[in-house]
Amino acid sequence: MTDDPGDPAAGDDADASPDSPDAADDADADPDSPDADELSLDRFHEALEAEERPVATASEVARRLGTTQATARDALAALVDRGDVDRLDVESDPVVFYPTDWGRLATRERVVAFPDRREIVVDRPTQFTRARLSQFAHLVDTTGTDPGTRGYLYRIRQEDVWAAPFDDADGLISSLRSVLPRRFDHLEEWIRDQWRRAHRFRLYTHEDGYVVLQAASESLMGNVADQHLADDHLRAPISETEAWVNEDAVAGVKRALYDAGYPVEDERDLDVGDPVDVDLTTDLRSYQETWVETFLDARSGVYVGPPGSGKTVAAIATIAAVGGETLILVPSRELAGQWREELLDHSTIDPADIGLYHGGQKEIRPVTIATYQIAGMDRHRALFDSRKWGLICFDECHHVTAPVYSRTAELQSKHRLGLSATPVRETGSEEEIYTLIGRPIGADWDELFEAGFVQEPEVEIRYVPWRDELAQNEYASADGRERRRLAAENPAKIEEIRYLLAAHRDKKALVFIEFLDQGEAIADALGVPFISGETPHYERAELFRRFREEGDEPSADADRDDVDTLVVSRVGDEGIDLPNAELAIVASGLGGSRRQGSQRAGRTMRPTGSALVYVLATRGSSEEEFAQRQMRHLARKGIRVRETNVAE
Ligand SMILES: Nc1ncnc2c1ncn2[C@@H]1O[C@H](COP(=O)(O)OP(=O)(O)OP(=O)(O)O)[C@@H](O)[C@H]1O
Repeated sequence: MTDDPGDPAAGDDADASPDSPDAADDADADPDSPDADELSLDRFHEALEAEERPVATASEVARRLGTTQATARDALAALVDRGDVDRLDVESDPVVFYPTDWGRLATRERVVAFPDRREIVVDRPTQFTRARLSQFAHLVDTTGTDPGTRGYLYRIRQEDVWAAPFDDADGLISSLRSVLPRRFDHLEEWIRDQWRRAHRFRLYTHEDGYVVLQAASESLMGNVADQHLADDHLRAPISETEAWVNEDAVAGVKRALYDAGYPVEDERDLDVGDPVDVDLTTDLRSYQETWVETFLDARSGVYVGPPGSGKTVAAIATIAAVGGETLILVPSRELAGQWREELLDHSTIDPADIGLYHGGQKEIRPVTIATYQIAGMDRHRALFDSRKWGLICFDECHHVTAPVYSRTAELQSKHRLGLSATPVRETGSEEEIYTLIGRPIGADWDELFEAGFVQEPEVEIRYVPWRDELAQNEYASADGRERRRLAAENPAKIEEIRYLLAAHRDKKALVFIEFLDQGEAIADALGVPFISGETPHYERAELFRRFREEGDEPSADADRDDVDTLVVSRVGDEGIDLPNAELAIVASGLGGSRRQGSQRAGRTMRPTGSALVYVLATRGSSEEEFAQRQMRHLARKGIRVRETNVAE
């Protein structure tokens, strides 16, 4: 539809319609329908769908049903009475309503589509639905912690369609229809349009050896390519739809057309260099096999999986399968050494075939492991030019820096593989990764945790009630910073900390607080040291030393001077290195940034030991929301978050 090359921004327009008013078109709300007194649950669902929100106010429902607000309110009240709908009073906002069974434990899957936003919300999705959705949409968020009741929010972006693993748009559309409750014509049209865009340009190798850019039509070549490519990208036209690409401009061409909304299919013939004889000696897990197969089909891609999920082993399998010369790029010299060990552990590679290329050692071998730093330097250009790489592997690929990007982008390599533990879309360099390496290939993180392939760090939010009405009233009548302080210092938290420490008697624990008074109160109540900005440096260092000291039973021996629990204020928060902390209790500080939230949690989540993080949030205060937001962020990183209500 918007294939019109005269309007290269057409795709962007299509993309810029999240708030378009035609949302109402998707509502089947019929203004001539009987009274809204008879509002059925189904009609309420339709109103929600039309609103594109999971909850709605009475006036929104009224608008959708074409009645007055009072009538809608009464009708909603009737649904509430029947138990079909729940209401939620949000402080200072109008009351919102949502279907009761959304909050209830049930086994039924429910898929709700918000076509204009191109979002799909699925409650309790089946594995089938999740597998289907992951082909053409990406997971934005999950709510709840129990996989059986969890809600999933998916969004379909341009690049999801561009990278969807189907032979044609029909395949993609039929997969979409298999999960959605009904057809959405607009959405399907948009998907078809995106699909077409991704199949308009291709690069191939001419029989005389040079690279050709081919457009699907003369006008595409004339308008899109001419407008978006730089003068030095193309050498000469070959025909109305084809042009000879400058040898060192291939990456530039791909990038420019991607930016213009026309990703290029790369069908060049590329060499794999000399054969490398490597066999894998470890049996792959089935998800690793899928990764490798998917990669080999596409010849490019990024394995995305949580730390320890076996990306390196899958990469070694890929090296063996490609069987050509391989360049592995890593962020540090230590990692280069580790890679060498892993190659030797998991394959039959001859140690003489592995070369390390970094500040200390400069060997180029059939399998060469180099640091990104060296790879970005001009004077090491020989590293790249001396071989015909069959495979380039970018470990921790979100570390790829601009100079490396431009250097390696020019490199001819038949296969490009990235490895990342950070979902690619969170790296901020998604486009680079996509154009330089390829699309994400990943397993369902939940499944990896559930199957026990990956050790699961645990974060638990504990909602702590107010100790009494007095405290609660004080909070209600305060405002601003004072309010936040009262929620932070909720005295009931002290008992909760005492309980948690007792429950994990044998663990080294850190308690993080934001306000000094609270730190002192907790330290006093528990009889443990408190480290704040006022603690002299030597004293601080000494306490940290004693905390690091290990004993088999830390609290059993009164003669030893090791410390098992420390209360730490924000100063102690960044840059302290206490690798033996096994338990972290975040007692306050929830107003902080998202970064801080992950840092606190991250501190105890070392590869060794199973650290637990508890976040205490005062129930019914703004801490509740903060905790949820921060934890959602962690959850998206594959960290399992649990929520518990502390009994009053
Ligand atoms: N198929 C397999 N069979 C047995 N062990 C495996 C397999 N795959 C991976 N492992 C083991 O699991 C551990 C983690 O694997 P690997 O180093 O490949 O993970 P990773 O995802 O690269 O981790 P990180 O992100 O921390 O680098 C290693 O000890 C590895 O030997």
